[in-house]
Amino acid sequence: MLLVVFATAQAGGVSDPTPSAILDRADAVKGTDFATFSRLVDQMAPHEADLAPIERSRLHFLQGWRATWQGDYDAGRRWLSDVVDHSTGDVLRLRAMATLINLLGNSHHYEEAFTRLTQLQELMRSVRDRYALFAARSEASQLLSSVGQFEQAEAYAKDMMENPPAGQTICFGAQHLLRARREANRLVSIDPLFERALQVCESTGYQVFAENMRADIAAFHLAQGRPAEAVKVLAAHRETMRRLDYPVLLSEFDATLAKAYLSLGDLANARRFAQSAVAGAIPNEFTDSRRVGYEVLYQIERKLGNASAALVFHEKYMAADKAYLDDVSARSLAFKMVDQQVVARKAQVDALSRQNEILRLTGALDRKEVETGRLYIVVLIASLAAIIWLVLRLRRSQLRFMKLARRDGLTGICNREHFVEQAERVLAYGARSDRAACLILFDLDHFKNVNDTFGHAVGDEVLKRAVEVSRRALHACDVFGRLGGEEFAVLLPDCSPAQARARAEQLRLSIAAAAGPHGKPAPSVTASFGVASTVPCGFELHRLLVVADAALYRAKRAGRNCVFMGDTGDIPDSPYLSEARG
Ligand SMILES: Nc1nc2c(ncn2[C@@H]2O[C@H](COP(=O)(O)OP(=O)(O)OP(=O)(O)O)[C@@H](O)[C@H]2O)c(=O)[nH]1
Repeated sequence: MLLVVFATAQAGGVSDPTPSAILDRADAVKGTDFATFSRLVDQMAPHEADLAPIERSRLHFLQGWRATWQGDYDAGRRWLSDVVDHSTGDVLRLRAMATLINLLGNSHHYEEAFTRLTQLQELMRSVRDRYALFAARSEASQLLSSVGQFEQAEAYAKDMMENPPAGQTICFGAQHLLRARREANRLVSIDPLFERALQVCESTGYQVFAENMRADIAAFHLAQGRPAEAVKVLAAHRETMRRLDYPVLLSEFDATLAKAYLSLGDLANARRFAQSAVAGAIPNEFTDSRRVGYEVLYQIERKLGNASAALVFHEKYMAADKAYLDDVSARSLAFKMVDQQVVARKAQVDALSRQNEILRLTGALDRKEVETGRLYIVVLIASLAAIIWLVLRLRRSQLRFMKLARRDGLTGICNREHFVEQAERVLAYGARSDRAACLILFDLDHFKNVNDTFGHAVGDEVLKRAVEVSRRALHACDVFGRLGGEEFAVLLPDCSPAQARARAEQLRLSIAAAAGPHGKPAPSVTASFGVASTVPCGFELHRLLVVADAALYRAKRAGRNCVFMGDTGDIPDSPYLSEARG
């Protein structure tokens, strides 16, 4: 997330040495002149004890802002939480909350980030300061976008564009709007609005934001099957981006460039940018750029037939992918958890007010001395029922969101992360009991044409239908998952290679013969299949995936709509391979 950097217009004069004027000045220059800002904060810090409470809070906010900017998250969190929890000024609290949310998101403290977001949204209702609201909307939009709450994220971005404070433009809001739309798959074309926002960002000196928008525009072209366009957007600005010294964004640029060059068949450039994306990703943090970088490096080695190097990169890709997905699901789990806590708190308040009402009635009846004993029983039963109802409701929603975190949102089958978990469990059992298992990978053919010809919504229906017919052809013990896009995997326990081939054929025929829902006409689609067996490959999932993927690649090259078995040549450390290479 980019920390929102913007300066207030109402800067104080340097000639006025009052603490309030120094704080004003520090606040005004913090986004444009970090050295002066830092010096002013250091100048004020020794006098903290002499400051009025509100000025002390302002100093803490600026110290927290500085620590956040410098990546000192522990210190930043302390300063900012102090302002949020103890300051008496609502505008300052809102600004501190916005910065704190940014820090919590960056440092992966997602549950606290969403708890603070709930507070922020509440406080936004009573604050009128446009500058503080602008910062709050910016953070809310980014955080909500990161957990797929795109409608709310868009609404905040639009508010930013419509109500910028003095000195601000559509630049920031447009940037958030673009990202939310792209990630929600709701971008149809690059609206002239975004082109205009790009120019505004550049002409007002916010180059980083302009480049951030370019990263999204390029990713959009790539997703739409226009890799050359993606290269055109990024290559011309890569040098500017490098000079801006913003490694996270540079790594994002490089990951997209690597993917685009791979699609264009330019393996040398694909490798160069993939290596740069991996090198530029934040150390010890699993970002999307690292994941994409390793995936591209793996694809390159696979295309070149370097099985051992492909295996090395595949392992790294799998580790980066898992860690990335862990982070994504930690984020959405935290969101759902906080959401659930809000619902639970509301339910508790409801239950309490119901109990109060009962007690009030009880009191009234007591005074009238009417059948008090019987009423007490009713009161007790009602309270108990309310509590049981509350517990059941919480339990049900807890189970529901745990299930949701494991399912693919579109098709309802295992998502990639859950598939890997389940498949590894089944393979471990197979290894212990010495029972062969097989992995089928399949990928819909020319699926991009379906999207391009009939639209994304029909594409989604086709995906759902393919899953539905495949499901009917599977056994209860098979593990079925969507690995991403239009690629699926099935792990067949207790299954020989010949049986797996027959099962893959059966899946192929079912998909090719599938009609639309209730027999409605729908675009016909086929799929290509790659099969790997534990008999030659062993029971490690990533090795089975590499072998099945190589077979699937051959199936695509052989004209699609067919099944290929992984052979010994696909096994990275197979003796056959070294013999074949000679
Ligand atoms: N409708 C829809 N499309 C998706 C989804 N996920 C990925 N896609 C699209 O799937 C397409 C995959 O295209 P390619 O990777 O070029 O593959 P292809 O067109 O199937 O071609 P081959 O695999 O070579 O046969 C892209 O256009 C993606 O935008 C999704 O959830 N829904």
